[in-house]
Amino acid sequence: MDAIQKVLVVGRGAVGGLFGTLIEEKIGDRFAFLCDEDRKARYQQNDYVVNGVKTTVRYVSPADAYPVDLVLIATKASGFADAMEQIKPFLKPDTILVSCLNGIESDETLMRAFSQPVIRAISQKMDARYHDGELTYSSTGELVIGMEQKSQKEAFEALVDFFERIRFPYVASNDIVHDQYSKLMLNCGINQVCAIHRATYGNVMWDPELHRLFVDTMKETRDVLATQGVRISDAEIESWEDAIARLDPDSMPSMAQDVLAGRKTEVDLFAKTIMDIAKKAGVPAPVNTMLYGKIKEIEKR
Ligand SMILES: NC(=O)C1=CN([C@@H]2O[C@H](COP(=O)(O)OP(=O)(O)OC[C@H]3O[C@@H](n4cnc5c(N)ncnc54)[C@H](OP(=O)(O)O)[C@@H]3O)[C@@H](O)[C@H]2O)C=CC1
Ligand SMILES: CC(C)(CO)C(=O)C(=O)O
Repeated sequence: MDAIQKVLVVGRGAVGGLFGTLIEEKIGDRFAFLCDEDRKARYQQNDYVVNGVKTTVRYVSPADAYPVDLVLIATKASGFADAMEQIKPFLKPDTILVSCLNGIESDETLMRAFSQPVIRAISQKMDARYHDGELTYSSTGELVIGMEQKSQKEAFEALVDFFERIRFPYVASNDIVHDQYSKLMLNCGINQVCAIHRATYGNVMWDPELHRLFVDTMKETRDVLATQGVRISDAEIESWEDAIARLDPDSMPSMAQDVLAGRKTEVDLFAKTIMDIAKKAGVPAPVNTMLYGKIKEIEKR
């Protein structure tokens, strides 16, 4: 496998914009955001501002196809199917595919749909907000990547080599599948609680009731995941609490941003996944069920 040179990111929102512009700073025109023609025209006509600085980046659509070495998909769940179509003309047999989406489904969806190497990943610990062409963040967070099977070794090493070369904020996980479940537990807690209360990270850390609901949701999620053999420790729950306490207290998770913008949320990736696992295992999941109901109500308004 050749060293990674050409990179695409699909989705120029909070996560894609953050990771994409970090990569662009280091590799310039070998980087581009991939999007459909409508978005390309819209993005090219309007300013893109990252942390207050007007930023120029390259946009490509499927009509501009050329072979690339790495694709990061960073749309919401609702844009994922379109993103999978859009990347097809850019793929060669060893193009590495990475999903930055939350939840545990998108990597498997990619693995089923493509013969190219898929490296599991988690986007975490950032406090990015994206609205109307403007991206702000105080913490870049990191992309956690992991090798699930030995057959992924070459692709994983190529990715590590690239991230080292460009000093990208990444972490190599020893158990990426476990870590994805642990992140799912965090998202069930922080994203859903902030979404129903339109709350910031600061609100959840300082309001005892919201904080209790955040922790209770994580604990219930942990108990449901235990039925699948996933063992999440109290220390992991505490370290997620610490991670949230370190974010900008005025920022909020992606799902709360969706609620404020009147967009469909990713609740199916979070509470619905846990409710389905609980149902199959014959265990209760009242907190996730309550949160699911409230978020679906909000989506109807
Ligand atoms: N926000 C965060 O801090 C974190 C988010 N995540 C996860 O990362 C994923 C992305 O979230 P986030 O960045 O917040 O989402 P955003 O809504 O901020 O960004 C998604 C972007 O995808 C773009 N998009 C949608 N469909 C397409 C398409 N077909 N082609 C090109 N672009 C497309 C949208 O464009 P447009 O705006 O033009 O419609 C939008 O800007 C989610 O799964 C989320 O749960 C994970 C960790 C942290
Ligand atoms: C961890 C957190 C809450 C922010 O980095 C996230 O995953 C999200 O906003 O979806």
